[in-house]
Amino acid sequence: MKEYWTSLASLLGVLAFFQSLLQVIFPPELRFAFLKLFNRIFNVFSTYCYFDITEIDGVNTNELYNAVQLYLSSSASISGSRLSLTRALNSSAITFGLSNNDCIYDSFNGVTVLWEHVVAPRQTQTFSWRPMPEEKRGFTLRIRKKDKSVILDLYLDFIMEKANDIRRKNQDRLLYTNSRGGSLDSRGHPWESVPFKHPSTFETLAIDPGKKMEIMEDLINFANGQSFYQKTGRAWKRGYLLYGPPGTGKSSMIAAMANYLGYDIYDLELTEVHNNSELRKLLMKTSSKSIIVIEDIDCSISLSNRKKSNGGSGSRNYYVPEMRCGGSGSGSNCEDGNNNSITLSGLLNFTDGLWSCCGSERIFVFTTNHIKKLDPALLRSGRMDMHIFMNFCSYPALLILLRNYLGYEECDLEEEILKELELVVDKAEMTPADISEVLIKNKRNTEKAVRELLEALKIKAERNVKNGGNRQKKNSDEIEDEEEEEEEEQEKRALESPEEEEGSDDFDEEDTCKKGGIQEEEEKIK
Ligand SMILES: Nc1ncnc2c1ncn2[C@@H]1O[C@H](COP(=O)(O)OP(=O)(O)OP(=O)(O)O)[C@@H](O)[C@H]1O
Ligand SMILES: [Mg+2]
Repeated sequence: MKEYWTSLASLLGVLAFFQSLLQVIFPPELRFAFLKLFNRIFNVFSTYCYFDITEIDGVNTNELYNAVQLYLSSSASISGSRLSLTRALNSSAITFGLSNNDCIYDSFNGVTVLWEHVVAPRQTQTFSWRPMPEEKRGFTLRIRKKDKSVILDLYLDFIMEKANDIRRKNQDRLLYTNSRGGSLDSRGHPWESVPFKHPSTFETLAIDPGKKMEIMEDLINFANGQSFYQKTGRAWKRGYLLYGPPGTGKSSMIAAMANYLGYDIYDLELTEVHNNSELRKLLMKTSSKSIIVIEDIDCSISLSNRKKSNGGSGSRNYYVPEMRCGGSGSGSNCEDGNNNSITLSGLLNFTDGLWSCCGSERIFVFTTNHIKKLDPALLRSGRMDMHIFMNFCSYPALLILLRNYLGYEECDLEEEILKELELVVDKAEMTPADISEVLIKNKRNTEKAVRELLEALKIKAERNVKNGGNRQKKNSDEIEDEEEEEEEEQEKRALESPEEEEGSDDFDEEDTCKKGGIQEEEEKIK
């Protein structure tokens, strides 16, 4: 044993001697050059090449680093033995990550690569305006040299895309609002956001199943239509107009759309926007995969060439009639001449102008209780591609509400009651909101709930028959007013753009789902 220690000590002595000799022969500059040379020779003969992706790129966060971390989290969760766990802000999901200085193999298009998560303490604290993390983190990607040209670009694109998907899935969606007016937050953002938790889905939405399927298909075609939109040279966006009486589920439909596609919602409050350029800035700050909503568009802005532009329905009227330029959408090129108002042309630009394409995969949804008050230019295909009439509660919709609120399937109810409900529900012209109220009131006593609902429907139906149909108008004055307005509007439109009058969007209740040109073109192309 003693001999062993003696020989080890002499070996160490020899090593120390050679090291000091090297230091004498090679001064530090020479040593660095020698190491570089050695590295080069090693690289020439190595079959691999290495790519470093550092967390901080200069002073900015490297997006690719975050993307790789997320991407690897999907494979690490299955195969890693030591993992780090994180939960991001606004996220309800936990993501797995590679531990410090751990490696993981991944394969793409049949090529195997190695990822190493390199973490080292940061040595010299360089001057920076913002505090830097204490550790220097990065990923090193090792690829065979022969595979580099084949997969590198594709692989990195794939990682970015996959990371975006994971981020969207993990992150709770957000509901944005511009209620702060035009003021910006500390990051220069005009939108405020809260987590979006609305429980409405297409399953809970009480509308006719056929219409529901049609809308869902349209949404999915849109979300999967990137190549179609690229091929046809169209901006990847789609507009939906939801119209119908209050309480028929327009807002619930928007929430269901967002939940179905996993999109964020931007709830645009037009009364808080002061002019067209502010509107454009808001648009520029929206992200892709989002729904931009303007609720009750007829109330928040005066959008047709009506006399009452300064009239007092209680809402702000921004639109100055003399400044309107054509109703067919050519308005997008017009000057409003007034910097302190939103004009129709500003709104048309917002939905359909060049600026509307500054992001992709965006849906515009407008809601209104009075479709006839809207300018046809706003409703044309390409702006509002699909017009969805949200009607009073029909029999199939009623069955959905009974299932939602009372847990009743169709077969759970007596045939006689079903027949009575079916007979009376259309005549009653009650909204799903009204019916929900009756059901909520008695949700603990389901039989009583059905009885009371039937009673309420019968009373309403009888009243409607007596009144000759409930058109949701409160008194005859209101009806006359609206008719007058309508006539004036039509006259003006006819004078301004005679061709447009022919295809005027005068939707009645049969006009449940009007598809725009996009879908027809999609079908042709398919
Ligand atoms: N079609 C529907 N399916 C399920 N629930 C509905 C439906 N319509 C209305 N409701 C219920 O009624 C309430 C009001 O609905 P919602 O706010 O969606 O109506 P709306 O059409 O947007 O009304 P408004 O025109 O006044 O904005 C919702 O909380 C929802 O629970
Ligand atoms: Mg609403």
